Parts: sequence; C-alpha cells; structure tokens
Amino acid sequence: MRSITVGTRGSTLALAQTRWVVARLKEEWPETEFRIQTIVTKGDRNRGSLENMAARGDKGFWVKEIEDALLGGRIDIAVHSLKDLPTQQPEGLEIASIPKRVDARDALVGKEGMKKLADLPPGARIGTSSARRAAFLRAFRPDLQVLELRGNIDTRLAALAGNEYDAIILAAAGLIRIELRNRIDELIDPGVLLPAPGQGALALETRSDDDLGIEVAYAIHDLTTDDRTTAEREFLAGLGAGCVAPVGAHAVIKNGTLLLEGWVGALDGSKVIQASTQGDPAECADLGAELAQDMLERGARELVEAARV
Ligand SMILES: NCc1[nH]cc(CCC(=O)O)c1CC(=O)O
Repeated sequence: MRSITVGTRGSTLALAQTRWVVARLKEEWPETEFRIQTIVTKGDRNRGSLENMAARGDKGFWVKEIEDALLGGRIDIAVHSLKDLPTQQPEGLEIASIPKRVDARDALVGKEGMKKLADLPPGARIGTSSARRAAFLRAFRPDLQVLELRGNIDTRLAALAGNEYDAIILAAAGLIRIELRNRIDELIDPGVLLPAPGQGALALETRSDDDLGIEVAYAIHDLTTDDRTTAEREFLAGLGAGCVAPVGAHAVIKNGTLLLEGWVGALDGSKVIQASTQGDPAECADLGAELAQDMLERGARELVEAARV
C-alpha cells in the first residue's frame, strides 16, 4: 500500500485540521500510511507589518506553495480551509473531497460585559480581520469602532487579552478545531452576519490524474457540505469577487430544499445588498450563480468593484 503525504500550512489551526483529516482518513484506510508535511506560504511569510490588502488580494496567498508541492509530487493531498481557496482551481489540480462542515458561523469573544453583539456599548472597540465583518459592523453598528486585527487565532486571542480591543469576531470553526470552543461568548446568527462562503469547511486537494489520491480523499467527502458550499462559492464566483471582498453567503438544506442567502456590503458600511433563493440541492451551482447575477443587477456590481484592490 502506497504511503500518502498530506501537506498543510504550519499554523496551529492548519495543523489541528490536518491531524483531524488524517485521523478520519486512517479510519477509512487503516492499511495506508499517512505522513504530514508542513509548508510555508506567502501568507505565513508576510504576516505582521508587511501584510497589506494588495498582497492578501493575491489569488492563492495562502495556497500557492502548497499547490506547487502537489504538482511537484512532494505531497499527495493538501488540506485547506475551503474559504481560503480561490473559486477557480489551477490546471492539473482538483478538490477531491469536502469533509463534513463544522460550524459556519462567526463567533464573538469579548471582555467582561462585552460578550454579546447586541450588548456592546457605543464606542466599543471590535477587532476583526475580514472586510466582510468590518463592512457588516460599519453598516449595522456604526457606533462601534472597528479595528484591524490580524494574525493567527492564537495571536488574535492574545491581542484581546491586551488593552486595545473590547471584543473580537472570528470564525467559530477555527476556535472549535483548536479546542477553544469554550472561549466563544456568542455564536452570531447567520441571519445577522452572513458567514464567508465556505467558512467552517475544509477542502482536500489532489492532482487531477492521481486516481489513488482522489479515491483516498473522497472517502471522507460529505455530500451535504459539498452542495451547501458549492452554492456559496458559486455565488462568490458569480460576483467576480475574491476571498477578501465584503461578501457573505450561507446555504442550508431543509426538507430537501437548499436555501441560499447572499450579502454584499460597501467597505464603509454605506450600503448593503442582500437576497436569497431556494431550490433543488442538485442545482446548487446554478442557484449560487443565479443569485449572484440577480444581485449584480441590483447594485452589487459597484460594491464588488469598489472593494477590488
Ligand atoms: N482567513 C483565515 C481563516 N481561514 C479559515 C479560518 C477559520 C476556519 C474556517 O473558516 O474553516 C480562518 C480564521 C478566521 O476567519 O477567523
């Protein structure tokens, strides 16, 4: 039996999710040997002061070096956060498997008295790393101060412990995966703040011609998560927006029907456009693309273009 090398970034979260993936793969393929290989990406190298919007707008800021390792045969399966993957797959690579989603929601972590979005007093200082969360806060709580907060989850929690922030917003899934679920003070309802497309889901990427790698990865594929995140990511792709645009999307499947909600905001909070659609989960890709077209015609085009760096 061939041994499979699984590649990932080296952050606490990336390693935790890769260990989880390997444990699941081992259950399905007990005879196969799995090795984990960490890879440094441009995103890891450009942390801190060097990091800027233009660099983050780069397609594949977090994934390029990992994809090169896949194409070069140094690794066989790459584990990514689905929301960090560009919506277009590079030539020769494919998403072979999307395991079951954890929790798509954003989470608020706050200091004493700052543990619920609705309870935050005017002037409260909120740290967040995403254009989507910042645009949402500026639109719905213009009384709050939105402050830039970057870095790995560990860095962000450490920053909250200091004096600059009263609360921070980050993906619940990240905290859950590194076993810090107990730090979550509020899970923000998607009806209030729509998560990023694909948030809380992972993607296992392989070479398109590696039948064995694809088969191994596919053993932990989750069809429901695939339909939901396909609708969300086709919505994002249809808008022509990248992963740093102020775009939210969330799909659920209830009684055999897929319900998709989409949101686009102006970076300064001056405008938001929101719409939803529903249909057969088998049509998930079309539902996402159609919702994007609908919203582009109703003003989203300007917002997406304004946010492009
Ligand atoms: N952009 C960074 C990133 N990529 C994936 C996650 C969290 C886990 C996930 O969404 O699967 C995070 C951190 C965050 O947004 O707080």
